[in-house]
Amino acid sequence: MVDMDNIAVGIIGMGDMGKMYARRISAAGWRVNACDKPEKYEALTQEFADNSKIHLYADGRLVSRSSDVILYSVEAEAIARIVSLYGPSTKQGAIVGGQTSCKEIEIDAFRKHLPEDVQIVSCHSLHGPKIDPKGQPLVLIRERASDESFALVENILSSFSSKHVYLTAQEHDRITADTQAVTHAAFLSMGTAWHANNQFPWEMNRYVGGIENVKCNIMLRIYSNKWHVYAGLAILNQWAKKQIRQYAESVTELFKLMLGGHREELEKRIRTAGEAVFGTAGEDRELLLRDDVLDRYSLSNVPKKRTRNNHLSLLAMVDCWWKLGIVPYDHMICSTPPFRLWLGVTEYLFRKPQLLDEIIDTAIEDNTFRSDDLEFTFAARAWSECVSFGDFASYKDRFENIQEYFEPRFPEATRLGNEMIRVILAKT
Ligand SMILES: NC(=O)C1=CN([C@@H]2O[C@H](COP(=O)(O)OP(=O)(O)OC[C@H]3O[C@@H](n4cnc5c(N)ncnc54)[C@H](OP(=O)(O)O)[C@@H]3O)[C@@H](O)[C@H]2O)C=CC1
Ligand SMILES: O=C(O)C(=O)Cc1ccc(O)cc1
Repeated sequence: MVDMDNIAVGIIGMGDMGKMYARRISAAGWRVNACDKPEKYEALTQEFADNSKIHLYADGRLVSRSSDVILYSVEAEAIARIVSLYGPSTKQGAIVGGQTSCKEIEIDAFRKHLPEDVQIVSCHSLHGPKIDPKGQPLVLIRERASDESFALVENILSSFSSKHVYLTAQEHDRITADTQAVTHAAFLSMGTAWHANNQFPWEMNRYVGGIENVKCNIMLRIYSNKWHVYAGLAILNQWAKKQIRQYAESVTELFKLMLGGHREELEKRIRTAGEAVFGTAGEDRELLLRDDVLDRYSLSNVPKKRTRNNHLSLLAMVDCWWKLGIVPYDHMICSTPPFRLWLGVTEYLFRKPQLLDEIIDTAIEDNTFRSDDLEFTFAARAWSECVSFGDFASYKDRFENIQEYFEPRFPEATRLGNEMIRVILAKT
């Protein structure tokens, strides 16, 4: 039996995720010792004044010295530097973990900077701070810990009612490259293309209908988050560059086939990719998404008459999975809401033969989306280059520039997106 009164959970980094962790863990009855940078101490003390279970400290050294289980919830890019500052002050025998999306560099930092008597159990909530964690995957990584210590961390994190998934750091990073990194690349590129063409897609007649709703809502959701969340995940994960590069190549090659009017080659490639990803694996499975669900979550006030689209972004996603040998269903236990929605719409498209025929016809015969697709292709390549160069500063500039453009629609998109995710989660 754990004596909850004598266990203190430390949280270093009181940003969006750190606050969510502090609130939920304290609500379950645990004492929380928390800090952010020293200059935020006063404001945080006021913000949490009414919560007697959350105790604010000026810095991570004080939290490390006084806590039994410590979670770093800071920018992935800065994890090594921050652990080097506070890690040596960790209480003897304590358990340390982190919340960054890139586990290999995080665990390396712990191994390098923590005293040997300190145990390591890390975690990763596979959802954003505004989502109800209940039922969402929560990855647990037992790097070095006794059974008792691991059970204590699980007990504390059970405050979220999430679904625990047990992985190594390497397995985690491999899966998140396949799922998150490449999904983000697609949505970042959509936003970049719409911005480049000076479009708010939901205001346009040609972006009406279920699949377009998902594209708009998730694109806005991603741009409403902080840039470093996506930059860290893409740039610091050893596999992500390759996956993102393949996505850009798939976009480019499919677009060239469309432009050149190479119907036979395009069709063969799309159908081969579809067979590899959805063929036997998906045949007897119920579709993740239905028309009524897709159509319900529109940001648009324009008339509901659907324009045929070749859905280059989705075709390229399936092509990319095929080229990389990824079976996306294998990653369902370790997936984020945007990934599940993205898989849902690609599946919807590939398992409706009439729709796929229409898409192939549109890709060859219809020029309506050509200029959008051109910008989308540039954007996919530019994000891939930015990630390949490991260029955090230019990632930030690109991201924040587009974020500013879409900002007015974030509250509504978050509301709709959360509702959409709730309904779809109930099915998956
Ligand atoms: N947001 C999301 O959807 C998810 C994020 N994650 C991961 O969780 C981690 C936290 O993300 P999130 O909360 O969104 O990001 P935030 O930027 O909101 O939070 C990070 C916080 O850590 C603070 N910080 C930086 N340096 C120090 C320091 N030396 N001591 C104490 N605090 C410090 C930051 O301050 P400042 O801003 O001044 O630098 C900021 O307040 C990231 O690694 C992210 O990748 C994981 C799952 C989902
Ligand atoms: O918007 C969402 O729900 C996300 O999927 C956000 C997210 C970003 C980074 C992570 O490491 C995990 C989740």
